[in-house]
Amino acid sequence: MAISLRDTKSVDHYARALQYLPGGVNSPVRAMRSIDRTPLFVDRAEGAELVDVDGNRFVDYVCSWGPLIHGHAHPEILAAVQAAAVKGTTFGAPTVGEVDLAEEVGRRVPSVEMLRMTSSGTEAAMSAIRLARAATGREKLLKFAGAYHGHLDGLLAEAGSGLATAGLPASPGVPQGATAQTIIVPWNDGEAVVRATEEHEFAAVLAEPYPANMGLTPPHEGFLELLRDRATQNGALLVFDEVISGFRVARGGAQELTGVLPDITVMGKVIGGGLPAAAYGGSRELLQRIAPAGDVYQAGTLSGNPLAVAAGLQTLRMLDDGAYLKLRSTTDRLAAGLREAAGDRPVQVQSTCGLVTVFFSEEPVTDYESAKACDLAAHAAWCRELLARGIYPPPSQFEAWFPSLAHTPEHLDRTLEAAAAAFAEVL
Ligand SMILES: Cc1ncc(COP(=O)(O)O)c(C=O)c1O
Ligand SMILES: NCC(=O)CCC(=O)O
Repeated sequence: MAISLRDTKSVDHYARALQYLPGGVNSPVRAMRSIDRTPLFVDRAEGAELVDVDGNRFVDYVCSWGPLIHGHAHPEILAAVQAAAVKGTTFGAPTVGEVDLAEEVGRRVPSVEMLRMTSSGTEAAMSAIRLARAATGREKLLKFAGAYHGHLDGLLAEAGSGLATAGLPASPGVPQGATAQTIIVPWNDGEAVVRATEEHEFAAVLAEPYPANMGLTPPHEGFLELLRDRATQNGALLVFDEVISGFRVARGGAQELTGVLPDITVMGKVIGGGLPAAAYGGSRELLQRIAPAGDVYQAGTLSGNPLAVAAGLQTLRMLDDGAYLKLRSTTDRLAAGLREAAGDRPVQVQSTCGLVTVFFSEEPVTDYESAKACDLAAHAAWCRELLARGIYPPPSQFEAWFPSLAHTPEHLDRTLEAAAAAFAEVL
């Protein structure tokens, strides 16, 4: 029988929020509109568990949309942030931690020798594109339908994540000229990539190597290699947006997992350990183009913020080989259990280390078209049933779950029991 959530305090806070914040939130994906309910206001969280203002406790699979690979409020990350905070929260001058973090990232991510930090993934993607355009003297971008690279003008066409969730093909307010230079092709469609790269001279071929903003749709065998070859032949730079996949699908991100190396890597989320930090990086030769070493201007008052750097460094230091073995086995158990819970219903569970999407689809989901063809109403109902049973999923078909190192076998058992009951209610 269907059960419901006690949410009177969240409902009251939401009513007040609607007066002062557009849609009551500071980022659209938080609003839960696509699963036809109002958002839950969070009071606190610890490890894999989230507690809302009404006292409901959830096993959290959003984990702030990816940064919290060690779970919420990890004691060692909190200690690192506290130790940094007492020394001052920002200086607008270099600190040693920034160099340590850049060095640590360079040790992990195969194609990154040098990087520049920003405060958000959006800024990092925007700056990576500026660098690619400066380096090639070209303007056009190749982007994949359903990919999301932040909310910069030129990349909002056919974007995933919140735009896909709201069914928005693009955003008003974006000048036509900004997207006129963006050519969009379907993900996993090699022929379309070949055609586009024969027709246009690109500054950048831009891809989430393990796209997770139309739900998780891994690259087909050989597809990333094709992107690498076509970008090189075209004279374009290959840009991997590893904001989600970075430090998650493997120690050095998707590029380590697949061996396909981009020219520029965009990083975010895990690199800031739950505080605002992101970065873009690549070869020393290329990154030397950035001011003040070179002539490509890019800056930020809070870039390389010492608190974010402390959180990011501590996060990375705890991500050793054992951590990835554990994250992989947690993810595999979760995905296998969800598959079993779904039984012979029309559901596809797609996963890779640290990422899972449950698609309400008869067929595997491989691109934006197949993601959009999912039974969104059934998915929404399933999410509501999960919430009512103490499981907090990303409230959209066009997102991935973020299992973390804080999710224990007991959390997974609770999740799978709830998932089975929720499936039984909706399909
Ligand atoms: C792949 C990808 N790139 C870029 C971004 C933008 O990052 P931010 O939200 O930090 O601006 C996101 C998520 O937001 C993302 O998932
Ligand atoms: N996959 C979605 C995101 O990562 C973005 C979160 C946000 O826009 O708040």
